[in-house]
Amino acid sequence: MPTLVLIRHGQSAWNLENRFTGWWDVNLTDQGVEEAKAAGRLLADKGFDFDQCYTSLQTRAIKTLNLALEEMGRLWLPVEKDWALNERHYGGLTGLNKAETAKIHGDEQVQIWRRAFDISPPLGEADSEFDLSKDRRYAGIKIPQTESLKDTIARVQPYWEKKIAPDLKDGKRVLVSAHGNSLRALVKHLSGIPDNEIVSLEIPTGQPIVYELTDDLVATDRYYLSER
Ligand SMILES: O=C(O)[C@@H](CO)OP(=O)(O)O
Repeated sequence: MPTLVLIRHGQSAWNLENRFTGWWDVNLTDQGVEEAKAAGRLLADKGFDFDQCYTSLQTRAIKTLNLALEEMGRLWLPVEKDWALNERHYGGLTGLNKAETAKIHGDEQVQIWRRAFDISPPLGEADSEFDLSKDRRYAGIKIPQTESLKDTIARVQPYWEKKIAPDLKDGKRVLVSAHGNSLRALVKHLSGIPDNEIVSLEIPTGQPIVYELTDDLVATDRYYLSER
């Protein structure tokens, strides 16, 4: 049976400050570091092991992966980093406080921006302090200006088909460390969650999610490792 585990990064500085983060690169908090280490210990205690890891180009997911792997004695495992697993881009909301934004635009509008399937957040200003066009890690990549979950799926799913699914079919055990919305995109695809139901799916930080898959990668179960 193929082994696939997904983990959202541990608590980040902007999770703590309640700010829209998206592609902005923020670090883990002390709590986030502990969450990542605990995830690694839980995986090891439950007998999980991996052959290939995937993560985004963002520090919070990379560090979560490394901390978990260190706890497992598996820092040497191969890791592929790709922007396709980055958080969804929050456009002009990047950096804003979520509660303050709700005071201005209303809770309903903020919830639409955060969770609607195909509505993108507003575009940012051209001279925004959160512009990433000069960030070397994205050289040669057409950086999105804003992304809905649908847009995020449009980059996560091809990456799944091209990279992760073939590894699983080859018998490799795979660990993916990514973000709330890039993982919502993957879970939507793997679990066949309809557009109107994905709105209510939340993924907590630092909690390994185990997928049970048939050899054809059809999901038969999905659960939080801490609950079994
Ligand atoms: O700010 C973000 O990038 C994400 C994840 O922290 O937030 P949200 O839960 O609003 O999608």
